[in-house]
Amino acid sequence: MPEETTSIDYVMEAASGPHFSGLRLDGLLSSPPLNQPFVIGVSGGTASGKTTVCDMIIQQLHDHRVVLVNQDSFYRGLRPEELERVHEYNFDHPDAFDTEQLLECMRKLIAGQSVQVPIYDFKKHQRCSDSFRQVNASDVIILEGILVFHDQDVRDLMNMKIFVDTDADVRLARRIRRDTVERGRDINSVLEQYAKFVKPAFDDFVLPSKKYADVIIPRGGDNHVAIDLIVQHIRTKLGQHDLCKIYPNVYVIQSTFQIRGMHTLIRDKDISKHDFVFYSDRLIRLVVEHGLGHLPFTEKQVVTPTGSVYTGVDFCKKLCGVSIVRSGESMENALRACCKGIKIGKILIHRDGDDGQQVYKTFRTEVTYRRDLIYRMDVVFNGRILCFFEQLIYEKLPKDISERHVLLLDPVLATGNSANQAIELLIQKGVPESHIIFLNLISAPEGIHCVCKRFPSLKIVTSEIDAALNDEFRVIPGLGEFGDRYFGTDD
Ligand SMILES: Nc1nc2c(ncn2[C@@H]2O[C@H](COP(=O)(O)OP(=O)(O)OP(=O)(O)O)[C@@H](O)[C@H]2O)c(=O)[nH]1
Ligand SMILES: O=P(O)(O)OC[C@H]1O[C@H](OP(=O)(O)OP(=O)(O)O)[C@H](O)[C@@H]1O
Ligand SMILES: O=c1cc[nH]c(=O)[nH]1
Repeated sequence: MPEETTSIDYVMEAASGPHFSGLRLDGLLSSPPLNQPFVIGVSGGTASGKTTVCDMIIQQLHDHRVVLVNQDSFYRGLRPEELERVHEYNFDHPDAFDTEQLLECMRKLIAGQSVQVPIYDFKKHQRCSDSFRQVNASDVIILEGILVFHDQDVRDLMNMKIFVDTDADVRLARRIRRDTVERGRDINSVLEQYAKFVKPAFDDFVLPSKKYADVIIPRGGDNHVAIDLIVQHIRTKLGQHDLCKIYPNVYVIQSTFQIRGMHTLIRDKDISKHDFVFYSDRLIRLVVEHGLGHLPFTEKQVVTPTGSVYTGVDFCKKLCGVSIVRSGESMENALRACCKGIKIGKILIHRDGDDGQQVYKTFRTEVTYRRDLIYRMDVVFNGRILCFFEQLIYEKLPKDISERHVLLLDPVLATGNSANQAIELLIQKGVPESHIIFLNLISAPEGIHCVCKRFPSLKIVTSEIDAALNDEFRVIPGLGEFGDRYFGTDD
């Protein structure tokens, strides 16, 4: 990782952090606990464009409540003796800030309380003693400043850390212009302060804190692509957050830029079939592993080669997979790779325009089915879609399924109709609702509402929740027809 970023070609770069092994590309962007705001830290050298980056994020997140807290507001006012020798005061040292007060304000905001943030006067080097800025509780809190990554307690409050990385010459030029025009300084004092304090403190404190960043943005506010990606990521997090608040049994696997990168690939309409399958398989494996983590475990002790006892857990034995044919079959290999010898049943759902009667047939042979058996019939009433008629036409399930925990497999949850049909059948077969874990790659909010309302104790594990369904019941932004792309039956 270069200390100073000079490449103008790349958009975002993952940083390596000491608290994570390996590259931070795989590192976590933590989600806030339920009911807590999403906290973003924005750091970078003086005049790097932090304010512009924050303004752009706020502007693009216009439909969410976002507040900005500036570390500058927490500058300690100078004492009279310090004011007399202001040219010797180091405003770029961590001690120049009242970090305790900053922490207190941030903790209150995170807890949903309003706070009074001090107002700092850069010309007088003092706080305005009688006025404060009221900051209200919000969905997103952005904390911005040159040293917001310096203190570990402050860092620990953040769900996402962004470092704005701008060329040092560009920053100095901006700083000269800003301090002479806006902050009433003359050019000599600006250059003197820069050489004596600003640059050394950048090297000693700001640059070393870059390693804590999850995202590094070269060129600051000019980098629209990076800001768009960040905003999209925050939006996804906030959207998921709301649904997860409503339905506590919905689990979205922890998002990382690695996972987002794989999603970007499989959603790209121009990706090759081979790559679509490759990256879908990788994501499916992650969802399957996450889903398995929701199964019950029993305590188990083993003796290690050192003769010591290791107290661990034993996997749940009574489980099986059930795939919703055909797309769900794409998830079977991942499940088999994780659970050796697992039984996997199949359910085929036929969407039909007849009277909606459910017809169950035994699924005896090796599955042979015709793609054209599966089609949708939208029932339109007064211009509104009422429902689909769907038929379950095949099922082949383990005989003792009622004694097993079931991992239901289908990569796309759109309207939720297929899932509901399949779950209904499992329940009829005696599987307790709470023993079903539905695994999928992408879910539409409509599908989540539809399934969770009807089956509140079932668990859903997904890797991303998308924005919505379109008029044709396709997930948006989605990935098109998963089955066709995975099995190569599209055009
Ligand atoms: N001379 C002087 N400098 C100060 C004072 N208070 C803060 N500074 C300087 O203000 C800088 C912090 O603000 P910046 O990060 O440059 O401001 P910003 O507007 O957030 O920057 P960008 O948005 O990234 O352009 C530090 O480098 C300090 O040297 C002060 O009272 N006197
Ligand atoms: O939530 P829903 O609105 O029911 O939609 C989701 C279903 O749609 C897809 O299958 P599709 O009908 O495209 O068949 P395929 O698996 O054979 O491709 C997907 O695999 C789900 O089974
Ligand atoms: O968008 C959608 C909806 C249902 N099934 C898919 O494969 N994609």
